[in-house]
Parts: sequence; C-alpha cells; structure tokens
Amino acid sequence: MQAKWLQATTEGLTKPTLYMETIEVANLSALSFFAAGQASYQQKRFYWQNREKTLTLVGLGHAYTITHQGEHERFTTVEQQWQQLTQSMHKEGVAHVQPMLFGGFTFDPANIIASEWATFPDAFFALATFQFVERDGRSYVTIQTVTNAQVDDKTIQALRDERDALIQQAQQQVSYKKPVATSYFEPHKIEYLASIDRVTDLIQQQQAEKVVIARPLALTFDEAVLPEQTMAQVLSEQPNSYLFGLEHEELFFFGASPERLVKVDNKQAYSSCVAGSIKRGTTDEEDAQLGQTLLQDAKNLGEHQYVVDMIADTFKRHCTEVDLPTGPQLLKIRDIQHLFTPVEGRLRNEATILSLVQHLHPTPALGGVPREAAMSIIREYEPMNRGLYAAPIGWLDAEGNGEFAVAIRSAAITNKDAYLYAGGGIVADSEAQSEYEETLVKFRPMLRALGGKIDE
Ligand SMILES: C=C(O[C@@H]1C=C(C(=O)O)C=C[C@H]1O)C(=O)O
Ligand SMILES: [Mg+2]
Repeated sequence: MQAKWLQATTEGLTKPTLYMETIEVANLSALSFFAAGQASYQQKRFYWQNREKTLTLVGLGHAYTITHQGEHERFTTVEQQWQQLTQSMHKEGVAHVQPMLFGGFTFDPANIIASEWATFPDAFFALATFQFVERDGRSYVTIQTVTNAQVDDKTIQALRDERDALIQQAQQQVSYKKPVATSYFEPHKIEYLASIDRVTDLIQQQQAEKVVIARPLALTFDEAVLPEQTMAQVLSEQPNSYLFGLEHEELFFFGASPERLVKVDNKQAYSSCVAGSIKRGTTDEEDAQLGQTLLQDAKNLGEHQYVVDMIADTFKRHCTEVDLPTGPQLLKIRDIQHLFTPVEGRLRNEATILSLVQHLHPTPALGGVPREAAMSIIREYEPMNRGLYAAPIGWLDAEGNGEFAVAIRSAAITNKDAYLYAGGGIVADSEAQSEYEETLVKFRPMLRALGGKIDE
C-alpha cells in the first residue's frame, strides 16, 4: 500500500493530491456523527439528506475549501478547482466511496445589503476532513486530506485516531430538547405588504411577468441554539424534504426544502418545477379538496407555468431526450401543498451539474420572469439579503454526479438570533394579504423546529 502511494507522488510533488481512506461503519447515526464534531469542528460542519432518504452526508472539518466572491465565474471557479483537486486522488480502504464537495451559491451576489450574511462568500464549498456517507443502508467514514507532498504516516495515524474517537463518541445516545424562542418579530411587515401591491402594479404595467418577493422573520432565544439541536428537530418533523445544514463561521444555515434544483446521476439530469401553493386540509377530505382547487386555480397555474417553461427550455439547451409531463401534479409536505412538474433529460457532452446550476439559478420559482427585470425589482423592493435562502445548496462528487436543492423553508442562526425566510411568486392577479398568509404557512417548518408559536 505504502509503495503505491510513494509512486503516485514522486511524479510531481507540487501537484496537490487528495488522500482518502474509507472504512465501513455499522450502526452509526448521521446526526450523532454531526454532533460528535461539536467540540473540535464547530463552524466547519455540514449535513445533507435527500428527499428520498437514500443518501445522507455529514462533513466535519475542512480538508479543502473553494470560495469565490462575485457573480461572474463563481460556477466555473468551483468546477475548475474541484476538477483540479480530484485529478490526483489516492484511495485506501473502500474504493467506491467518492469525495463529496458540499456547499452553495448565494442567491444574488449583487445584493449589498448588510446582514447576517455579511461574511458569507458568493460561492462556498467544503471537502470534509471526516466525511460520513450513508447510502442504501450502509455507512462509511472517510478521512480526507489534501497535500502537496507525501502524506506521512504520523499525520495519517493522528487522523485515524481522531476518526475513531469521533465514531466512538457518536455511539453515545444523545437527545435534544427543542429550542424555545423567546421573541418573535416580523421586520418590515408594512413594507412587505406595500411592496406586494407595488410589484403587482409593476407587473400589470408589464415591467415583468412574475417576481418572487420574500421577507424575514426574526426569533430570539435566551440560550444559544445548537446546530445539532435544530437538525434533530427537522429530522423528526420533515420526513418529505431535503434536509440541510451548513456552518460558516458564526452562522448556521439550515432548512427542510421540498424543491430540487437539479440532480445528476450517471449523466441523467433531473429537475423539479415547484410553484403554486395552498395549505393542507385538517381532514383527508378537505386536504383533497384544497388540492383539487390548487390544480384548477388560474393564478397558481400561471405562477407554475413560468417555471415549467424556463426549466424545460434550459433542459432543451443542455440535454437531449427531455421528458416533460403534460400537466402538474401535487407535492404534499407537512404544512403545504404545491403544484409540481418533474423534468428530466440526458446531459449533452459539454454539460455538467454545475453548468446546469448556473443556467437554472434562479428559476422563476425564486427569481422571476424575465430574469433580469425580476432580479432588479427584487433588489429594489425586498428589504433584505437572501444569502443562501432560495439559492442552490448541495453536493457533487468527482464523477460528475451530484444534487442541488433550492434552499427554501430555511433559516440562519447566529448564537441567540434566528432569521427565517419565506416568499412567494407575485403575478398580475396577486393580493398582498393572501401572499402574506402564504409566507406564514411557509415559515412553519422552521418555526416549528425552532420552538416558535404556530397558529394551526
Ligand atoms: C419562495 C418560496 O417558495 C417558492 C414559491 C412558491 C409559491 O409562490 O407558490 C412555491 C414554492 C417555491 O417555489 C418559499 O418557500 O420561500
Ligand atoms: Mg405562490
């Protein structure tokens, strides 16, 4: 083993090599592993679980980070640096486990409003020092380290000891109590309501066709809220969503989103159009009735169609064999139901998951139509900085596979403060009060996780 490693590195000592060592671990809980990193890897952790619950990913520590400031080239920068890093890999142990780069691209680098997102880069991705992957019921822990020279035995042994200590600590059962929010505040509520009227006017004057306007909700706590504490809540409360959590310096951003931006599996690409909303019913009958109302509602079907047209068009440019159903179906999650249309296609040769992220973001489900007009209306009328809210968050591996969700139903926590975010698609026949109520429903998943008051 050691000889092979020497051979691989003698060619070019200045070329960074990614060293990976993977073991399979039985009965290791992803959340416990995440929590075990609290003492030594705080501010350098992430958590991801897909909607189907077939993949869970946890990262502790940073073996490598890729960041970029500014709108232009942030997608290609991540692509190129990742390609470079994974060009030279040395694997020990279970060979099929891939290095997985996790992170996100902020919603709008041109937004300069000072906020809780002040130090967050426009692209931020991390390769974990200790990577946990659970797939098809089997779990693996990988040590990852990037070096320009040969990895010495002492360094590797220290990482192994640390890995074993983390795994051992993760075997202990811990339970988390729900955080208790002590204050609840709707900043800019009046401005939000006025902006919906104003944006609806602008749309009627044909300055845009659809614009998504969002607003924050602020909670405070008497004690600092722990990332593992909130992840424990969403894990038990939101079974049908992507679950994600990402630490960056003082900020912990997390959420439970129903919306896929793009997934690539073996060159097959998948996206989902999710737009148009109605609440859940209190009985099965009422729920089905509300669903039928949504499927026939002209305003919501309009909101939805903009998204379908744009995503289908983007797929047609970057994929072959594009498959699109003729009409939407319902996507039901705990607090809300949406109109939903899945789209799929085969990546063209030059297309990659990151090129799709670049061209899809922001879809009209989060930005609007036409894109640039909608973005400048958002900059003018939305009194906040979205940061990663409504933005792409997810992972990619070294073989071109990966998945990004749209980070909605999300919140950012810094110490004793939390900011929750929610918005909705404004079209020509929108009404401020009902848009306001739609955001209240969309705040619920995060409010519940954070121990805020929910009017059921
Ligand atoms: C903007 C959000 O959600 C988006 C807007 C929707 C709508 O207006 O109907 C529905 C789903 C999402 O695409 C949010 O949850 O904050
Ligand atoms: Mg809506």
